[in-house]
Amino acid sequence: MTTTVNFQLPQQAPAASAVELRGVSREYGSKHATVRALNDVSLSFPTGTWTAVMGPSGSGKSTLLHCAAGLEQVSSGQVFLAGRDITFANDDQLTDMRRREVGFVFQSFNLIGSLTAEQNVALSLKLAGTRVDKSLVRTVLANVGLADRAKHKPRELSGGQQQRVAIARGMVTRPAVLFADEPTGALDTKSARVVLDLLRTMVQTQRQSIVMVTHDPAAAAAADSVVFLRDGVIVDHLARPSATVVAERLAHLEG
Ligand SMILES: Nc1ncnc2c1ncn2[C@@H]1O[C@H](COP(=O)(O)OP(=O)(O)OP(=O)(O)O)[C@@H](O)[C@H]1O
Repeated sequence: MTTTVNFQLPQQAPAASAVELRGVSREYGSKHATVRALNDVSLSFPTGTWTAVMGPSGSGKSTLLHCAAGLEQVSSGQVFLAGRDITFANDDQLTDMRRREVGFVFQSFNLIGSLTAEQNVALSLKLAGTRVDKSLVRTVLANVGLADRAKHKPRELSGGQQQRVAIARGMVTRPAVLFADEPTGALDTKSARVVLDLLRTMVQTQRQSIVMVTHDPAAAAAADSVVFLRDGVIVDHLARPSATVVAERLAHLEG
C-alpha cells in the first residue's frame, strides 16, 4: 500500500513545550484507600517532538495522558498545555482548550459511524468553532492517503484506513499536541507501519508534537524518545532507541 503524505498546512507559533507537567500527583479513592497513580511527575514534551510513554500495566500511563490533556484534574502540581496553565481551568475552559489545542487518536478509532470520512474530519473543525473549509478537509484526507475514500463511512473502511481518518480528524485543527493512546494496538503490522510513518511525517514536516501511550516496542521505537513509568514515577528515558532496547527495558520494569 502506498500512502501519499504531504502536510502543507499553515504553521502556528508554538510554545517551547507542547505540554509540561510540574510536580504532578494524581490520587484516586478516599483517605482510607488511596491509589497514587502519579507521584510527583515533572516532565516536558517539547514542541515538534514525538514522545512514547511506556510502562507496566497500572503504572500510570493513561492517568498521565488524561492529566496532560486536561481530561482529568491533578491532585497537586501544575499542567501547562500550549503554554497555558490549565491546572485550575474550569470545565468550559478545558473543553474549549481541548477542541482547539488537542487532537486525540484512540486504539478503537472512535469515528462516528453514521458520518462519512470527510464529515468525521469536518466535525472536528465545527467543534473547534472554526469555519468548515472543505478544501482543507480534502487536503488533510489526501495527506493521509485517503483522497478517494472521503465519501465512505467507517464500516466501509479497513482498520488502518479508519485510523488514518482518525489522524486526519485529529490533525485538521492543527492542534498544539496530538495525544495517541495505543494508536496501532488494533492494527496488523503493515497498517501499523503506515500509521507510524504518517505520524513521523507529521512531526518532520509540520513540527507536530505527539504524546503516545503504547505497549508496543516497535511503535515506541518510531518516536523520538521514550519515557518509562513505574508505580506512577518516571523511572527511565531513552532517546531514539531501537525496538530491541525498548523491549529489554520494558521487560526489566515488568520483571
Ligand atoms: N478512576 C480510578 N479510580 C481508582 N483507581 C484508578 C482509577 N483510574 C486509575 N486508577 C488506578 O491508578 C493506577 C494507574 O492506572 P492507569 O490506568 O493510569 O495505568 P496504565 O499504566 O495506563 O495501565 P494499563 O497499561 O493497564 O492501561 C492503577 O493502579 C489503577 O488501578
